[in-house]
Amino acid sequence: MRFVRQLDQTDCGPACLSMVASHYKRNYTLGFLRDQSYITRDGVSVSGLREAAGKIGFNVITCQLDPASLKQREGLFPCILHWQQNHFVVLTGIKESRGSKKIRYRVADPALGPITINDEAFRRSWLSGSEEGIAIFLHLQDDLPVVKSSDHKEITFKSVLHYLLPFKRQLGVMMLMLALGSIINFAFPFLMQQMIDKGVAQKNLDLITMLLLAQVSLYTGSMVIEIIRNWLILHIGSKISISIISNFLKKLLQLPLKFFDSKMMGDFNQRIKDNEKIEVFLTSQSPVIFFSVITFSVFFIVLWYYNFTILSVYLLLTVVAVSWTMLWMSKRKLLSHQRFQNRSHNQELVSEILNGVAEIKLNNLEDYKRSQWEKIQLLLYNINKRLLKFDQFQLSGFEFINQIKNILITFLAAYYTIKGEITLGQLLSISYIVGQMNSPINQLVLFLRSLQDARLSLERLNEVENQPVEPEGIVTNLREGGFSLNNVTFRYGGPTSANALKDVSIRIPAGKVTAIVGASGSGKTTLMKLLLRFYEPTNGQISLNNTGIDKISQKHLWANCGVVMQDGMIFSDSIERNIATSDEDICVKRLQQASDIANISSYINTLPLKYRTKIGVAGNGLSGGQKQRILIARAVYKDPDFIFFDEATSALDAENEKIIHNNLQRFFKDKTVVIIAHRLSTVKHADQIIVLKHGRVVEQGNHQELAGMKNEYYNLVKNQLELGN
Ligand SMILES: Nc1ncnc2c1ncn2[C@@H]1O[C@H](COP(=O)(O)OP(=O)(O)OP(=O)(O)O)[C@@H](O)[C@H]1O
Repeated sequence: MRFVRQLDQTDCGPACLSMVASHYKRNYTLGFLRDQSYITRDGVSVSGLREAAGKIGFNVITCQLDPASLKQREGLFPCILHWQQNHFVVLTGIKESRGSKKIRYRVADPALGPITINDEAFRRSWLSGSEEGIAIFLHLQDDLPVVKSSDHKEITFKSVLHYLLPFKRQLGVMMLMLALGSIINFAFPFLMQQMIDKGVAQKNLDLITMLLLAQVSLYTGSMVIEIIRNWLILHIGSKISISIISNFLKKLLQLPLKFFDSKMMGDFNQRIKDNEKIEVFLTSQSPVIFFSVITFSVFFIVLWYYNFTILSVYLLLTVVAVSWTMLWMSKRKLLSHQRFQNRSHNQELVSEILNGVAEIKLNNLEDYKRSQWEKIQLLLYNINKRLLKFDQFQLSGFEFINQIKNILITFLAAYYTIKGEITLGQLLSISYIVGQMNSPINQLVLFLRSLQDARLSLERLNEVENQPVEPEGIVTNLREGGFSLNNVTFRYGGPTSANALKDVSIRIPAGKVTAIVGASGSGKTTLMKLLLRFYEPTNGQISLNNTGIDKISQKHLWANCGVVMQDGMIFSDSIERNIATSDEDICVKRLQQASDIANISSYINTLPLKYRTKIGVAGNGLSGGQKQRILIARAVYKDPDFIFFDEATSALDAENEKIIHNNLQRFFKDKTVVIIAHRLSTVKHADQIIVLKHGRVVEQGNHQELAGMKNEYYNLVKNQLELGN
């Protein structure tokens, strides 16, 4: 079975499935399995995992078992276990020692790696306090055709190397600097040998002075080279880092909104930070290793020329030292991965605490949230401790072997000098050469570590890079025709999850106002999001002006829509920039008109900087109603063909609402408008009202017709829409 690491906090289910599939010689990418298992921000549910496994050809049996019964089913391993009630792992085997009868479980934890744990730890995690735990057994159905994993393009280092292309000139200079540095290095041993053998032996003080002066100028030269090189690294590194992150953000913003439903923001933040490792690898480690190899090879030949035995001892011990370092690489990899996961979790929690300060204080959650944060810090501390331990073992062991090597070589060189096989000058140059040859080996170890870090970062980047972007779609006339929905059903999760909308067949006429009403959770927002192409319907079709909405360019559609969502976002920018988001050059007349319609201009004019006033992230410094009015002004400024308002005036007082409502009536003329509202005043004048109940359309008509029916709408109006008596 191939071990598959989870890339994000929510990935454990698909990673387990991928591991079990690999046991049956079927390879599926995490991304593919993620799509099949209806992942959400909470990860994958047991039923989502079952569905995904079923789709790729496995018979799935989910059981609740006690540890003894689990052991009896050993023939069906590897199986997936529900772990600590919020995670999945793969159980690959159970071992019972003959003497002590102690049981040990072999578990592949996608977050930690393959581990072996004792009975107590296993029960604690699997049973989580109850008698039985959940186990998912998978059995491959031979007769089913192999389901192909979708195309998965690997980002290789080659494809990342193109980031270096724009810096050809600077890189050339850097290489030249490194080459000069290497040449200077080669000169030292020969200078030293000449100084001892010719200068000291022949008591030639002039020669010694000359050689030492030559050394001083060479040292100065190498110092200058180092300074220039560091500046170049900083320059190229920062530019590359900007391009990598900018490309990452560009790709991220092209992805469908659905992708973000299953992602934690911390994972993205951490990815952006992680990009640094690729930059370090490209700018610092790669060019250096290139010259290290050259330096090493040249000194290798020189040492061979001096003494072959010394070279052989040197090589043997170097191989031992490098092998020692490699031994720790895989352990380091797992820990770096765990650190990534915990750091993203940490980021997520910190931003939750900072964004939800008021809510946390009001609900006395301070201690709970702080202790949650402390727990993550403890985990991070433990991981860092283990990483440091491994690093110390890795590097100290390497250093130790190196020192032994130096001592042994000094001894051998002294021995050959005493025997008269080499001169004193040669002895000194050999010591110098060995010292110099250590540096490329150190560079190699650093290079390998940097390569490993960069590889992990690439793997995570690759995950985003491999996501299919929204297809281009066609650009067509959207104004006429209106929307028509044909038997539309929609579920947020897999087939076993509840329908948010069921068999909805309606028309939303162009140039008219359609209001959607219904109790909370009846599917109003979902319906609006489907019209806006946030999601694809699970079944049925939605068309706009007789063209399937999935064929229309999303960019084109959104450019024609003015949308105010319940959780509309105010950016940390000036008021004018928050209203005129769609224009680079703001049209002052339209800005004022939009603010007038949204009845916010008088407030803006009381501010010292008026439209230039800066407002905080999420609209700090504005009241709920003011935020809503700015959002309305934003939609109006855009002057689109389609308007979608989801509770756009819910935070406004009756008077303000009335004014805005009247202003909007003129603005709505000839536009296709969809409004979700709980207030009768907003809904009453709509050309068409659609009543939703449990995701189904139960009534449809205008206010008079529906009120006259004295059914759902009537009751809703009486109880919810403030009709009163
Ligand atoms: N992102 C989501 N993932 C899973 N389920 C969701 C998601 N968003 C909404 N739902 C579910 O879909 C159903 C319909 O939700 P929707 O937000 O459309 O209701 P609504 O009528 O707009 O409610 P409200 O008036 O309270 O805003 C609800 O049962 C809700 O729990």
